[in-house]
Amino acid sequence: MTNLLVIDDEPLILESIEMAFPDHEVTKCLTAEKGIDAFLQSTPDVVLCDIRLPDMSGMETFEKLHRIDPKVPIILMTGRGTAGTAIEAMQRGAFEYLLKPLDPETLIPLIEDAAETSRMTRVRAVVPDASLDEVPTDSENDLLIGNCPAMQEVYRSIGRVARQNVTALILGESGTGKEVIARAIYQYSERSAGRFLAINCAAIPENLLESELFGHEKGSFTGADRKKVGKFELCNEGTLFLDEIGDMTPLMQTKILRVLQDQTFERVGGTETIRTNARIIAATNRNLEQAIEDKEFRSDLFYRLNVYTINLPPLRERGDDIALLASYFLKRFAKEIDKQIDGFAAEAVDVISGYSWPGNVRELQSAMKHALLEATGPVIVPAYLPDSVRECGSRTRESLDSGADQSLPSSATTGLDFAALTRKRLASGSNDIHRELVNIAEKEIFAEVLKYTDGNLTQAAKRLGITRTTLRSRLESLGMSLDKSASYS
Ligand SMILES: Nc1ncnc2c1ncn2[C@@H]1O[C@H](COP(=O)(O)OP(=O)(O)OP(=O)(O)O)[C@@H](O)[C@H]1O
Repeated sequence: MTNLLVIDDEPLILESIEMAFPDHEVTKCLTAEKGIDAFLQSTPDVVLCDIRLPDMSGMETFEKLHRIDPKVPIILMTGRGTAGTAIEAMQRGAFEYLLKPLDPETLIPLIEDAAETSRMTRVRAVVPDASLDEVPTDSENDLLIGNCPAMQEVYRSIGRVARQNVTALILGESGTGKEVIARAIYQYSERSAGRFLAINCAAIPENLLESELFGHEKGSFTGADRKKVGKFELCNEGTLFLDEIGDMTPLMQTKILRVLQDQTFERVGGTETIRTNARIIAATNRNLEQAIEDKEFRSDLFYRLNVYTINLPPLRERGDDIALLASYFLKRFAKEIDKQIDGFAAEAVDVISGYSWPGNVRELQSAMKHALLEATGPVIVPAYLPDSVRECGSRTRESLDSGADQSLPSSATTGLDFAALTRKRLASGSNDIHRELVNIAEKEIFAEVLKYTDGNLTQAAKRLGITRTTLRSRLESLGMSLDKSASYS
């Protein structure tokens, strides 16, 4: 649950913000002094602070709070007359400013974004300590689990790249842990006390992405009713995580290339050249070399990004780590909901190890949550696992046991003959078989789930065990309709 600290001398504003966030814990303070006390007593995830307070100026309050813990995002609320002060506060580390009267359509996504930034900055991504026999189920941090050679190489890479001030590129399928690795690089770096901001380049339309990254001047386009400071400017001396970089439009690719080449840019509609030395960590699940061949990604940008690359293996290639991760998540979630669980039956371990985990670690996490909620006894048996895992996992296991060479589920489970499709693509000379076939499978999965949820993306994302943002961006890149009325049959 997000802890929100709101400081404003108008009781009505405090009440209305509390009402807008029924799922958050909201601490309301009428003065700066009370707000600072509350902040010291229990660090909130996000602060919303009025710029005019009776006992202290908003700027002074902001600076005091920022000095206590610079990692807590602080959003300033201001009238038009004091917007200049709020912009100055942003340049000194405030997260954003909002013009009063507050509009819930702006306020709610902004608080969600700030809470997510707060989590990414403050929850530590910890590389495992090889000397420990038992993995601690430490819920304060995100421990990186896995001992397979490819993951050991990932840990070595984090160690090598974190302290060098270079661009890092993280490659891996969806759900393999790219974001958590980006956080580890930041947290083990010399910039760890500074800012870490993230942006999903696939989830935002081009013009919005441009002003999110570079900022804009007031009046530079319809709707630009105030000046905006972009993430490159805010992240000067900090770290900027550009997620899904492979899905950026050609214009954005050109703009990012320029920042990487000479660390300068202009705000949208502005003439002033701004310098930034933000460290870039980029990630994508696309095959960038193929995208270059298809003329969808600039090769010069790829070479700039590819200074230090970390390849995250898909979960199905991590051998015993699958069972290790399953056991870790099971223990961790059982502790969170206070449920007594002893572990897995041997048959369940077989099913888990035999499944291909197309959604990778994220899918495994949600399967373990599912199993835990279904469990009526202390041992996890196959019946508690999600149907998709149980059916595909046990078939693959059976065929492996019978000696058949089968790393993908067969047509019996998917309705498509992937073996035949693979042979066809091999014969055609394709060098992008993995992406082509995964796309086919994904299309079928999404179509089925969306049919089931009547086109509702939020419910579909929930059932798929992925975020709504990821689902939207995957549907877009697969050319599938986002229209609720579309027929998925
Ligand atoms: N090795 C690991 N050990 C423990 N948890 C992990 C590991 N890798 C990933 N996770 C967890 O799995 C979930 C998905 O990881 P993450 O969001 O980093 O994936 P991603 O590759 O960025 O996904 P996407 O491409 O969809 O954005 C997160 O909750 C993350 O903490």
